[in-house]
This record gives sequence, structure tokens and C-alpha cells, in this order.
Amino acid sequence: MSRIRTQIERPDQEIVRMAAQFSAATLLEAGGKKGALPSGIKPLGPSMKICGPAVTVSSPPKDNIMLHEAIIAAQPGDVLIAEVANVYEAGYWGDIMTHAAVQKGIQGLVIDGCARDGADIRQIGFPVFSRGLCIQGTGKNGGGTINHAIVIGEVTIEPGDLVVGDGDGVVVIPRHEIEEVLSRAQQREEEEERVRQLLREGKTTMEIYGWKSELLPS
Ligand SMILES: O=C([O-])CC(=O)C(=O)O
Ligand SMILES: [Mg+2]
Repeated sequence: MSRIRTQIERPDQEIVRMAAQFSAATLLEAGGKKGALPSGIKPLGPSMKICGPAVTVSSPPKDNIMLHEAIIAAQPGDVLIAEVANVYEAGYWGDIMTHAAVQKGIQGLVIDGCARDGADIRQIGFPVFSRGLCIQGTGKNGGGTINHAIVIGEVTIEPGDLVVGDGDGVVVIPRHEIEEVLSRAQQREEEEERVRQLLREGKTTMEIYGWKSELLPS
């Protein structure tokens, strides 16, 4: 079987557009609290957001040729999502790759490792979610896979799964569960709007959720 796959199933574009209206945290809750990536993976800029189909990359430590290949393998709107064998201490992605990815219409990158050229990436506004920044460069010796299942933290990610990230972090939703998660996310939003209304009317969170307070008269 080929190490690099270019043909993958993606969710419907309309479904991706609908998902982009919700926060990552709402989708996580709506999905039964599954799919949260480790909290150490954060956007380089506070307003960076991402919502698109996963092109999965597995890279050997301190090498980034597979990420350069993934820029070729991806389609417009895709999100590259990569693991690097838990060796964070290298800048696996930088401003040159960002320019290449923007040219290709790639939506952003999630990497369980570090990036570099942070100021340029922020200025371009290309969403990168990473363990942080690391000045060290990478080798170009090759190895790794594209569009095979990868694991980040406790989450297994298949190509074509939906990757959603914002300032809170990143959640991955399995492709076949997206529609169900979206309908639960919509219900959750409506319920939270009801709670906000009750708060505006002067109720406490303890009363609204029916929890027994030691401070309120019973
Ligand atoms: O060395 C690399 O491939 C990463 C990098 O700094 C860039 O893309 O600018
Ligand atoms: Mg560079």
C-alpha cells in the first residue's frame, strides 16, 4: 500500500461551512467530549480559526519532507494535520511553506510539534496550531506517510475527518459523525441562549441548572 495517498473522502462543503459557525468547544461537547487534541497545541495568533477536512501527515522526527509533499497532496480548503513522533524540538513548518500552502489554497496546519518564522506566519494570517515555536531547522531525508491514520494525544485521526480549531484548542470529528454532531451543537446553542436569557432575568447558574446551593434559600 502506498505511503502517500492522494485520493481521500471528504465531508460535503456545505457541512464544513455549517460546522465553521460553531466554536471548537461546542463541537467537542456536542460530539460527546471526544476528539480534543492536547491543550499544548495552540494557535500562533489569538484569532486564528480553522475548519476543514484532514490531510493527515506522519513525519519522522526532525524532518519535514512529508509536510512539503503534503502541500502537493492537499486540495483547497484542506487542513494539514501532522504528528512528528512526539519530538517537538524543531521548526517543522515556516514562512516559505506557509507561502506555498496559501498558494495552494490550503486552509491551515495543525501540528503536534513546533513551527518557526512565527512573526511572518502571523502577518500572513495563515492559521497554524502548534506546540509553539522552535528556531531549529529540520532534515530533508524523507520517510513518513500521508493520508494514513495518525494519533495525536489520545485521538486517532483519519484522512477526511473534520478538524476544527480556535483560541480554545483543536477538536477532530470523525467524518461519519459530523452531521449528528452538528444537530446536537445546534440544540446546545439554543439551550445556552435560553440560559443566557434567564441570567439576564436575574437567575443564578445554580438555580437554572437545578443544583443545590448552600448560599441560596431553598
Ligand atoms: O525549513 C523549512 O522547511 C521550514 C521553514 O523554515 C520555512 O518553510 O520557511
Ligand atoms: Mg524559514
